[in-house]
Amino acid sequence: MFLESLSLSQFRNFPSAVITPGKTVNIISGANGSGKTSLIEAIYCLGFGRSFRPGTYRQLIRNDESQFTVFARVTEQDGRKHQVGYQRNTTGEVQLRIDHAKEKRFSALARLVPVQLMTPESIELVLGGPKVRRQFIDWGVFHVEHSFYSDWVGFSKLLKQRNSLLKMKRFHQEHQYWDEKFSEFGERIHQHRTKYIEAFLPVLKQRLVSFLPDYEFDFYLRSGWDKEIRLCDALVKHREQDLRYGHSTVGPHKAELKILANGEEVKNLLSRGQLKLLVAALKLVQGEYLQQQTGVQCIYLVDDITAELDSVSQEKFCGALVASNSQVFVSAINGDDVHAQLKTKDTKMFHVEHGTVKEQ
Ligand SMILES: Nc1ncnc2c1ncn2[C@@H]1O[C@H](COP(=O)(O)OP(=O)(O)OP(=O)(O)O)[C@@H](O)[C@H]1O
Repeated sequence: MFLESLSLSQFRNFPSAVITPGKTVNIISGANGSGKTSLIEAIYCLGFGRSFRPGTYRQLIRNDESQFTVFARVTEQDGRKHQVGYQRNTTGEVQLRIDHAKEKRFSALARLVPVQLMTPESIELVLGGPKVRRQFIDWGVFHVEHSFYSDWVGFSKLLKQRNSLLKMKRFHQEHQYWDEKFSEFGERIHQHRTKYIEAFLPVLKQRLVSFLPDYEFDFYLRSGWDKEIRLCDALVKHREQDLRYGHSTVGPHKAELKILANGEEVKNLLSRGQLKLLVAALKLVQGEYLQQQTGVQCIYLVDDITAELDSVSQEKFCGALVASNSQVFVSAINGDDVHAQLKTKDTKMFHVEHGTVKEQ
C-alpha cells in the first residue's frame, strides 16, 4: 500500500494541507513546533483511528474549530485504488468513508492503511508493560490472518460481560455459559498469536543477527493462563480469585511476549541505543513479514528515530528502511541530514512551516 495523496483539514496546527508523497522515501523537515509530527500523526490516525500521542481526540482538532478531516488516496500493490477519509468533531462523532461510502468499522480503514510507527517513544515496546507487546503481535495477526479480527471482537465483548458479572458477584449462576464461550474465543486468539509468532520469529532472528550480532535472542509467548492446561480449566482454577478481584485474571488479555538477550531480560541488559535498534528490527520485520505473507507493504512512519543511534546503527537502520522498498515518511529538523543518512536518491522532500507544507 502507499498513499498517493494526503489531505488534512483543521488537524492540529494545519488549517488545510495537501501533499502528493512519493512511493518510497518522503522526508518531512521543519523547525520545532512547525507540524512535522502532526503530519505523521494524521497518517497514523487513518491506520489506527486514534493518535499515538497522549491526550484526547479534541486536541487533534485545530483550536477553535469544530472538526478535523484526514483524507487519503491509497493504492494497493496490485494497483487497485481507494479513497479513505476520517472525520471527527468536538462532540466525538466519527465519520469514516471508504470510496465515498460511509463505513462503520475502523478495522476496514486499518486494512487499507497498514502503518508501522517508529518514534523515540517506541522503545516502550520493550520497556513498557505486556499490553504494548500484545498490541504489537495483534497488529501483525490482524493484517496477516483476517479471521483474527472477529475472534478478537468476540473475545473483547465476552471479557467485558464476564467482568461486569464478576464485579456484581453474579457470576455463580451463569458461569458455565460464559466460561465456555470465553475459553472458546480465548483459545482461538492464543492459537492465532502462536501461529503468527512461530512464523515471524525466524525472519526476526535473521535481522537481529545483523542488527545486534553480539546477542542471542529468545522470545517466549505466554498465553495468559497456566501452562499445560486448557483455558476452561484455568478459569475454574482461578474462579475464586476472579470473584475476589471482580475481573478475569486469566485469559489471552493477560498474554505476554518475553524477550531475552543472552538469557537476560532485554531491558536489564541492552543499552538504550541497542533497545532502540531492537525495536526498529521488530517493527521493520513485522512489515517485511506482512509483505512476505500477503504481498501487502506497510507504510513506515518514522519520527526522529535516529537520535541516540551511533553511526553504525543508523546505517543499519536506514539501510533496512530503504531496502524495504516501502513508502516511508521520516520527520527531521534538518531534511538534508536525513537525506544523507538514507543514501537514496529516490526521495521526496517536504518542508513544514507553521502548519503549512510545501514540496521542495
Ligand atoms: N489542536 C491544536 N490546534 C492548533 N495548534 C496545535 C494543536 N495541537 C497542537 N498544536 C500545535 O501544533 C504545533 C506542531 O506540533 P508538532 O508536534 O507537530 O511539531 P513538530 O514539528 O513535530 O515539532 P518538534 O520538532 O518540536 O517535535 C505545535 O506548536 C503545537 O503547539
